[in-house]
Amino acid sequence: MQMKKYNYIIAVLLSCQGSIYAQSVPVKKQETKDMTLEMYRKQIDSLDKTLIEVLGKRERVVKEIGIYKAKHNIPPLQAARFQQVLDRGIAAGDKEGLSAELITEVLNAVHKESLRIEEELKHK
Ligand SMILES: O=C(O)C(=O)C[C@]1(C(=O)O)C=C[C@@H](O)C=C1
Repeated sequence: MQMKKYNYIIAVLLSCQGSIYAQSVPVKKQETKDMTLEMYRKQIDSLDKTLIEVLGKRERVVKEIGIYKAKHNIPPLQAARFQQVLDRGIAAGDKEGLSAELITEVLNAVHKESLRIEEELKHK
């Protein structure tokens, strides 16, 4: 009889532990997951900031080129030079594991903006 009573108490204790465990584990897992995601997103935010700062620096150089070209009657579009920019970009991207398609799309977008800026400066 005494043994049965202890068995019952042990069984109750184990089931309580089980339920605490069952409740706390998913919450902990979720918290860890959120913290990991948060950490990765902080890295992304910081890298995006760097990316935008670099784009800003590039654009400021393009403006200087645009002023120089306007002054010396040099056309904004320099196809051979842009091809060189593309080729170098694709090679550098390849070393970073980036596809030629991505680099081409990004640099074409950047180049389009360069031409818009330089054309605007030409007609000022
Ligand atoms: O190298 C130049 O002449 C630039 O004006 C820069 C730039 C560029 O954005 O990379 C822009 C326009 C030209 O077609 C080629 C290159």
